[in-house]
Amino acid sequence: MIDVAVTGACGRMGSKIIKTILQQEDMNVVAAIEAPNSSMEGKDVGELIGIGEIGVEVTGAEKLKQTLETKKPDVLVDFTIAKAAIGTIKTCAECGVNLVVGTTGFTDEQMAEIRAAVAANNIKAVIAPNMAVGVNVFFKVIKDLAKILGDYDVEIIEAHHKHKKDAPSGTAVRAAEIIAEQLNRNLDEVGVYGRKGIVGERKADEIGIHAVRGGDIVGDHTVLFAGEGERIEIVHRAQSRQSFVTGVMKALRYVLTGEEGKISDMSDVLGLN
Ligand SMILES: NC(=O)c1ccc[n+]([C@@H]2O[C@H](COP(=O)([O-])OP(=O)(O)OC[C@H]3O[C@@H](n4cnc5c(N)ncnc54)[C@H](O)[C@@H]3O)[C@@H](O)[C@H]2O)c1
Ligand SMILES: O=C(O)C1=N[C@H](C(=O)O)CCC1
Repeated sequence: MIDVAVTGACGRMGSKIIKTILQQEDMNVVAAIEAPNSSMEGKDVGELIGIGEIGVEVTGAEKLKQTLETKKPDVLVDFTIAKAAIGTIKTCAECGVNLVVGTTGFTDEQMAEIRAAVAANNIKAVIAPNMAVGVNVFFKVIKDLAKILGDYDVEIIEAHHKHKKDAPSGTAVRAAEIIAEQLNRNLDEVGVYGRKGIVGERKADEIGIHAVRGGDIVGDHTVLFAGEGERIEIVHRAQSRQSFVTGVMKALRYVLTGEEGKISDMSDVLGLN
C-alpha cells in the first residue's frame, strides 16, 4: 500500500488527486495539507472536496513537519504554488519523504535548491511541469522535429484558465528548453516572451513564448515551426484535468522504484527516453 500525503489538497488538482487515489487499490490518503492557518484546517477533506467524509482532516502547512512525522507517508504530492512548494519540498527531504511535484513556476535558483535537497537527503522524486501522457509524447515529437526544422522560426503559444497564477506555463517553458537544447541555443538569450511596440524584424534564432489566459481553458499548447511558404503546428489540448491526474498515479507508482537522490521526470516514468 502506498501511503500518500497531498498538499494543495483542496485545490483544482489536489482535490482530483485525492478523489482518484481513493479509487486505487494500492494507495491510501494519509494526510491532506492546505495553506498555513487555513480555515479548512480540522475539517474532513472528503467533505470539503464533495465526496463525503473519508476520515482525513485537513492540516495546515505550518504543521507539515509534525504531520509527516505522525502520518509517515511514503510520498507527498504537491500541486500548490512555487513559493510554498519550495519549503514543502525541503521539509519532505529532511523528513525522508519521497516526492511527486507538479507545481510549476520555480526559478532556476529554486530548482537548484530542490535538486540539492533531494540529493543531500537521498529521497526519490518525480518533478514534471505536465504529467499528462500526451504532453510528454508531445515533448518527444517537438524534440525530434526541432532537429529537422532547425532553420524554421519557432513560436510557442499556450492558453490556460483565468485562475492560473504563473506565466508562461511550465509546459511551455519545458517545450522551449527542449527546442533550445536541440538547436544549441541559450534560452536566456533567445527567449522572447510576448512582443509589443516597434520591436524590429524577428531574429532567426528567437524562440517566441506567448501566454493566453481566459475562461476555463484546461491547458492548450502549440509549437509552431514557421518556414517559407509553409508552417507545421504541433498541438496538445488537455480537455480535462484528469489527463494530468492519470499521470500523477503513474508517477506515484514509479517514484518508489526510482533512484535515491535523483529527480526523475515523466519521460522516465513513461519510459520515453
Ligand atoms: N504538472 C502538471 O501536470 C500540472 C497540472 C495542473 C496544474 N499544475 C500546477 O499545479 C499548481 C496548482 O495548480 P491548481 O490549478 O491546482 O491550483 P489551485 O490554486 O487550484 O490549488 C493550489 C492549492 O494549494 C493550496 N496551498 C497554497 N499554499 C499552500 C501550502 N503552503 N501548503 C499546502 N497547500 C497550499 C491553495 O490553498 C490551493 O488549494 C500550479 O503550479 C499549476 O501550474 C501542474
Ligand atoms: O492549470 C494549470 O495551471 C496547469 N499548469 C501546468 C503548466 O504550468 O504547464 C500544466 C498545465 C495546466
